[in-house]
Amino acid sequence: MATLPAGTLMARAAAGLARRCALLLADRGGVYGGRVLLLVGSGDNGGDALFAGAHLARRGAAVEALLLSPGQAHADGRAALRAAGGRTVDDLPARADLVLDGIVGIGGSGGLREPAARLVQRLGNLRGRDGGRATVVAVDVPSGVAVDTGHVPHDTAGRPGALRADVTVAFGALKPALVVGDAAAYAGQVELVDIGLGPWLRGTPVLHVTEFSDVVDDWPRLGPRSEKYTRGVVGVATGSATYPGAAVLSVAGALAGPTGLVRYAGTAAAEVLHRHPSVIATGRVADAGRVQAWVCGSGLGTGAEAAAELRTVLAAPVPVVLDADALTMLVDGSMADRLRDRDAPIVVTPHDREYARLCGEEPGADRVGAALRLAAWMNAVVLLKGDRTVIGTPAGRAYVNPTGTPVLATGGTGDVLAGLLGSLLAAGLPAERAAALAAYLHGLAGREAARHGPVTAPDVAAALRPVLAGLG
Ligand SMILES: NC(=O)C1=CN([C@@H]2O[C@H](COP(=O)(O)OP(=O)(O)OC[C@H]3O[C@@H](n4cnc5c(N)ncnc54)[C@H](O)[C@@H]3O)[C@@H](O)[C@H]2O)[C@@H](O)CC1
Repeated sequence: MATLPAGTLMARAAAGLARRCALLLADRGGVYGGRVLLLVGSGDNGGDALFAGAHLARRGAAVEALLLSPGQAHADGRAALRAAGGRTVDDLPARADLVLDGIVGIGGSGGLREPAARLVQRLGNLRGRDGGRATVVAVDVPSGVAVDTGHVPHDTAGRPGALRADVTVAFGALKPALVVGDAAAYAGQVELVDIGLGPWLRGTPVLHVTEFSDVVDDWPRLGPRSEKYTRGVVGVATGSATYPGAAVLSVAGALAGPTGLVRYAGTAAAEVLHRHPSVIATGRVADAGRVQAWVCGSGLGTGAEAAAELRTVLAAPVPVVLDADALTMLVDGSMADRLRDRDAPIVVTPHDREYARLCGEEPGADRVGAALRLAAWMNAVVLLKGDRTVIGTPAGRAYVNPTGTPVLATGGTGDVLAGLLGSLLAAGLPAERAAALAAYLHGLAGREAARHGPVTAPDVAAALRPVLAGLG
């Protein structure tokens, strides 16, 4: 950064922000004559808003700045706005098409304070030229959210201490709050402006957001020499006479994956074969034959027979996915020796209640931290399910999945995910990549299924095929 003149990054950020704001104004009657309100705090985030406001004022917008700490607002930014014809105001104006939130950015802590908190609650009343609600654009991050965790603080009356934006224009890199935790919903549509940080972004980011190109790059492809055993064989030890559906669904997920063969071991073999005749089924894990990865848990039960099956799975020198009942059976520590002695990777896929049972506490507001803590403790890859599923590794890497959708919050979709994940492991993907890909594709399948109406778990399994066809 030492080679850049002072203010260069802010100038780039403000120019990118102004470009995006101009497009939003164009949708609402044009930049010229548009009314823009800047909410300006005491730091550089407010400076970005002031310089962007100056750009818009030069293009004919009526720009007003409400300075929350007038003595501390960015001096050069104020001067630029004044020179461009903008002015300051003491309270919310009667009208605004666009509001820029420059109250606090990455330097903020502890939620919005007064007077900003009260002001933000009144933004919903602001109307634009077209009579519609003013569009709220957050500068870099929505003010008030915990930038590193995505936590949204609330005041003592239970009101959120953060601003809710329609669009967030982020500079240089996505911050965790834009993709994970409750804050992700406060960010609205997130857009990234490249301000040329590339050469200075050293080291590994704390959080990877899985992208479509990652999935395209990592998905195992068929070649002329592919045959069913070289593509990998996945074993599925799920379901029971009581819960045959769990077996059918996890096998459906596994069949959609890249492996050449699915073996099923359990007491729902008849139902599995009836629904999926290509599967090789047997009653017990010990009789299943060779596999390159196991999926174990959902619908298995937690009795002595289920525990014996889980022990057999854990004794196999291959990667395993542990889900649902398998996680419950880990809680009392009786499998600790089997877990400790394993060299091959383990992926656990808890939802919040399973996480709490395993850890003794809820994941809490910092879901990335929660996934990483459990991963380190169990020496396993942790796929913590949620609206934004988070994956943590024992080595301290974290991934967040951006494709989640509430339609997946229905019984059995986790079984489909576990099956797909097992297939990716059996095909040879490293555990964290397999988890990231499975979560991403599972989310896309949920969205695809929702296009055709209310979603059930079999719909998600079926929708994996068109989604995978889209990988090319
Ligand atoms: N760091 C960089 O390389 C760049 C930073 N830029 C901008 O600079 C921002 C960071 O600027 P700053 O470090 O000055 O920090 P901020 O502007 O985010 O906030 C710091 C100020 O806000 C006050 N504050 C903290 N928490 C508050 C709260 N809860 N309520 C009210 N006031 C609070 C602090 O006392 C301090 O005066 C980024 O978010 C981005 O918008 C951009 O200009 C581009 C380049």
